[in-house]
Amino acid sequence: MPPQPWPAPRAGAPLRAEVTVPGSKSLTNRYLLLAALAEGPCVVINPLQSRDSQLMLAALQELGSTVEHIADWEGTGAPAVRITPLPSLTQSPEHSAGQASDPASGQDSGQASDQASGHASSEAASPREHSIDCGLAGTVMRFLPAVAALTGARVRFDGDPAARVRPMGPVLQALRDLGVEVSGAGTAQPGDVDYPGDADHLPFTVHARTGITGDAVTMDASASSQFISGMLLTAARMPRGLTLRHAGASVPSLEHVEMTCKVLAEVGVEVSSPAQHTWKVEPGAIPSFTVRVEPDLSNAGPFLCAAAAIGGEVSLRGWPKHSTQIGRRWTELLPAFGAEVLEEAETDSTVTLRVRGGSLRSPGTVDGTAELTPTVAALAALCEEPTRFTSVAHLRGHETDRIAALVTEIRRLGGQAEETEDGFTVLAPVTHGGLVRSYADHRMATFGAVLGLVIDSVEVEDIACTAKTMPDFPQLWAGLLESSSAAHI
Ligand SMILES: O=C(O)C1=C[C@@H](OP(=O)(O)O)[C@@H](O)[C@H](O)C1
Ligand SMILES: C=C(OP(=O)(O)O)C(=O)O
Repeated sequence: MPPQPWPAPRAGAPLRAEVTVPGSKSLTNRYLLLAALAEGPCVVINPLQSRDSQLMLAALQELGSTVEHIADWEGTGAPAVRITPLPSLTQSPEHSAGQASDPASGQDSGQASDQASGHASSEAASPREHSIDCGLAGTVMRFLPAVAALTGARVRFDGDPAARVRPMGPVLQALRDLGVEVSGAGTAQPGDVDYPGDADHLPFTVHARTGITGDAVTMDASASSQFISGMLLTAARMPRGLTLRHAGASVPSLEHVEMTCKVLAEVGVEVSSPAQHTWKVEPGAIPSFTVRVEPDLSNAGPFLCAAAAIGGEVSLRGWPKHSTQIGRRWTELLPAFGAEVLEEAETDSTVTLRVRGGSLRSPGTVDGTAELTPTVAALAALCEEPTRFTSVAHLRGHETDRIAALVTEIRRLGGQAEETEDGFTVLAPVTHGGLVRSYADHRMATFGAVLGLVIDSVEVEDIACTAKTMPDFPQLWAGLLESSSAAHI
């Protein structure tokens, strides 16, 4: 029996709460991946602990990294994770020729050693085989194929049914262009539900029999910025580095590519952008590093929007003064919807962000809101005036087709909305409660939670899907309301 829908709590009065959100998904999964490519063990402090980061850790372990969870990093109270690099990349060819061990089976294999120099030996008698579950995580399915290619092993990727329709083609073609064998289909049958039946979606198998032989690729990343990030993150460990050029319509969510470049530079990788839409990563070792993950500013969104939607004040400590996260845009988006945003000095690098609800109003148009869109759409669906969402066509390839999902769910609750060429328009606000469907999409579930603060009797299907990036969402949301009611006593 499917679990009961989650009754979204209705706020009876203006909010007054201080919230803390877990670490950033995008930063956590970048640091975890880079730790596996580094010269020695690395420590990631305050990592996100959610389905997407667990899938990343499990995949790196499958490829041979070890992972140690630390409950309290050096008495700071912060959790951390220590990762050892992939053995197939750290063994020197001289040392390990013919004796590299298979991390999965404990069997010997001669392949990994040669791969350290980017040239795998010809196929060993029994090539190592690995299997990676991507779940529904874009950062796993788009970032790890290039890592898999570095190991020289045969690595099969698959994921949730909804993951099998997410675009993958440009990453797989880029790997093919660099000399890597990529085969599609795996064990899925054309008759399977959601099986697209080609070699450009999950499931697929990556096998770099002769290593990565190229050093330049051109790809169309208009369907996802993750295609670019996925190649750049691994590029320093490719034999000659990588020059990557985007050719096509605009790159969505360029902020995430900036984040990739900033993170690479932070851990000592030489990365530049010699021309517009071109990035160059120099080959080289990645020194061991210790980093701290910022709070997830996208996941802060529903909590901050709660104040804008119902009134009162929600504050969030530890807001980074400078961040590459797209969620930094809340400081402009929330005032555009009528809320007041105040920054209070905290430390050299952080402020306390206070959001005070004013009178909710639409800015008319919001552009390129990328992964923030479902949360912004909840505010838009509570405004009397229409809101146009532009430059978000690529949301059709997110956890679900978010354009179709948002339009459908807004209409289901009595609002008016329509799809447009590059996004959608919310024409009239929701008028009544009902069941909000999640489509296995964490941000559709939190979209329903924001609406439920204001509208009676909203229920959210499959609230558990918020575990993708925020396993404690229901508790954190309840805490938002409990501390607010305590403040009113
Ligand atoms: O690199 C990343 O960490 C992400 C990039 C973006 O992907 P798209 O460019 O596909 O939107 C974003 O939506 C996703 O949530 C995370
Ligand atoms: C698009 C998202 O996720 P993913 O990393 O799976 O692409 C998201 O979190 O909104």
